[in-house]
Amino acid sequence: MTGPVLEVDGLRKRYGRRQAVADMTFGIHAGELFGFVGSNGAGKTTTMRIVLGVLTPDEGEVRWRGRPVDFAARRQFGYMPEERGLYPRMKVGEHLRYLGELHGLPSAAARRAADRWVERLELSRYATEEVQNLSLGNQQRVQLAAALVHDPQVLVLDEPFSGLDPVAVDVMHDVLVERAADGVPVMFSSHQLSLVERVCDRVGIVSGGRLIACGTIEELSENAERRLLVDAPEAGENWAAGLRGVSVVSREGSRTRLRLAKGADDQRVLHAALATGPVLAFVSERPPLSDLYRDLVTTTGAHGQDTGRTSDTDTDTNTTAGVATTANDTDGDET
Ligand SMILES: Nc1ncnc2c1ncn2[C@@H]1O[C@H](COP(=O)(O)OP(=O)(O)OP(=O)(O)O)[C@@H](O)[C@H]1O
Repeated sequence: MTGPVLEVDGLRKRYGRRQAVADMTFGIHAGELFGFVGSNGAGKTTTMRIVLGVLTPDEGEVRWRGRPVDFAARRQFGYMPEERGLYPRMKVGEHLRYLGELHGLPSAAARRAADRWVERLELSRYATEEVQNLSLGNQQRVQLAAALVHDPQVLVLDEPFSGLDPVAVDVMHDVLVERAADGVPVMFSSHQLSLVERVCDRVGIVSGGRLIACGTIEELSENAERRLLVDAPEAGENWAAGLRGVSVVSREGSRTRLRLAKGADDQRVLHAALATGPVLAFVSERPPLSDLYRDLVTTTGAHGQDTGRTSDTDTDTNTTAGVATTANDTDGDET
């Protein structure tokens, strides 16, 4: 693979005494879907606003195809802001045409593009409605259309999936996959980790204003605790108790899910299972992103990583600790 087309290099941004972004560095390749995840206040939105030029960094730069991003390059970017930014009283179709023209499309091309995205995002019946009369989820579809109407070369989307119904999630997913297939680098933030895991080529995990891990799910799993699924129908409740470095994650009927600490011997587990009778399955499983995330964020916190913020933000430590709590509350799927 050639190098990244969009590079975020050493960004730092401070709001007063608070270091919102502290040395943020990563790159996104052409045609790549890049998931940007992290707890509330980790620095995702601030980073994305800097990429879009809405905010100026205190240090660092953003490069597009090897050059610092300037106004002309940014006109080629598509952005879906977290706070959403539509004019509530404008009609959907008109709004999209207006945005297309604002990005430099001639009037007829803006009209064609607006019509195309209205249809593609299943908004036809709302085309002549004022934006404010649409449900929030449909306004979000319009917001995505607004990010796409000028056929951008880069897409940066702040929580595009939040609040969408399952059908709208599928539409959003398909559109992002399509754009990536056309070579567009797509970066989006989300707290829905199972979705990120399903959709993204690579994931960047942000904590305390820094990228603490970045890679494919396989790469992020490399240093994680291993998981085993063992199906041993004659094994008793405590068959795995006492195996060094092994803990039981769950047990459903004859199937036991185990977590193996680094260095734990899976062959010992197999022997222990066989000692109980037949073993119908013995499968190594990759941990879900929610577990990888929780391990990485809590480990980083446990090692006393500088959160990149100043001393008035004691609550930030709680934010990190709160990640696991929040994740547990939501089936471990959300940050
Ligand atoms: N305009 C602002 N003024 C002061 N502090 C701010 C401002 N915007 C963001 N911050 C602070 O900067 C830090 C990073 O915020 P940011 O919005 O980038 O986080 P985030 O990762 O996008 O969070 P979330 O997942 O909740 O959207 C937070 O501590 C936040 O309180």
